[in-house]
Amino acid sequence: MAESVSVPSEASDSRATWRDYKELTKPGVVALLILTSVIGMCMAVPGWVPLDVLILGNLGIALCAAAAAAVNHVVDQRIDQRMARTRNRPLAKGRVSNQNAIIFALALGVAGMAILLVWINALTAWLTFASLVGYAFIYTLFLKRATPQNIVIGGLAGAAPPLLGWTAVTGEVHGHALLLVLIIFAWTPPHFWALAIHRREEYALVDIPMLPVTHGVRFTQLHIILYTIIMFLITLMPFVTRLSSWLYLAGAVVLGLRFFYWSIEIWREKNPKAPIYAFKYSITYLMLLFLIMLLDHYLVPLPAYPV
Ligand code: HEM
Ligand SMILES: CC(C)=CCC/C(C)=C/CC/C(C)=C/COP(=O)(O)OP(=O)(O)O
Repeated sequence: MAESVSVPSEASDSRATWRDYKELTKPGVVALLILTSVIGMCMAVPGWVPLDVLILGNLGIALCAAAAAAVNHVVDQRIDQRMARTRNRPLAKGRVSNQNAIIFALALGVAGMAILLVWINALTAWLTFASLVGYAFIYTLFLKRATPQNIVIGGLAGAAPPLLGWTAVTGEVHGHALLLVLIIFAWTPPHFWALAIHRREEYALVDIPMLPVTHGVRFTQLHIILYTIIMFLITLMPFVTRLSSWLYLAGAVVLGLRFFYWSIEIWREKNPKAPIYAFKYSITYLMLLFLIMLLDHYLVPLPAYPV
């Protein structure tokens, strides 16, 4: 049976610190999201990104992503209370009240949207809004509780930032921007399912239908391998479509093979820590993949078309 934790419904914020509000924004996740939107901006143009778009665009996207994360804390507080990984969160522990968390999320969201609408462009603002709604409401409120495909579909919101960065600079959706989205979209299942295997008992306890709970660990391990292969192939596409050059290709292959190694390690079940190591590697992987893409963009000329 789940251990019951009593949380004051009208908790006061007297014990809340700025760290609690920072935690509501999921700063680690937002930092990586913003790295991908910054790089999305850089990839959209041959030279430097105008400084105002770089700063205001990313600020607007970051504020909206942080707002979505804060809503996720409000919606999930009951399940967060019962999982060891999340039980010390500010709302789960009652350090921040519902009302203050909602006001905080609204303030972040309105500020983010205003910045994007006033200083960037309407396309970027509404695509960012769709991502906010996609994560905070469609994923958190509905998909997460409804289907083991929750994170595959919900992953689209988290995959959007390179497109948001791209449209912030150009005002247009481009196939290359969608390719960057596709990379993160394919990366999300192995990223999360590795952690879900590690934490499967907790998800089972709170009745959240994550894949290892509904279909078992073996099935999830297999799907991690399959998605890693799909992801690997998609990461070759920037080279094939002449968005990136050989430096990116070399990086994508080396980093991707390492990801594949970890997915096989999870499958082999020889190392009980393989799922959590793979989860940690997934974060390093995405960061390095995008950084190498950036380096390649500015340092290496594209090869001439073969004749
Ligand atoms: C539906 C999609 C996603 C799901 C379900 C998911 C799930 C998670 C979970 C549960 C954690 C917390 C691990 C812990 O507490 O130890 C986490 C951490 C993390 N995720 Fe994801 N994630 C998703 C998408 C993304 C995306 C799109 C990014 C960035 C591009 C991302 C970047 C990160 C980072 C950087 C961390 C570590 C945060 C930290 O330690 O502060 N995730 N993810
Ligand atoms: C505007 C914009 C770009 C929005 C992006 C949305 C965003 C912050 C996506 C992050 C995805 C994420 C951390 C999912 C985990 O949620 P979870 O509830 O499964 O994990 P938890 O149990 O750790 O809360």
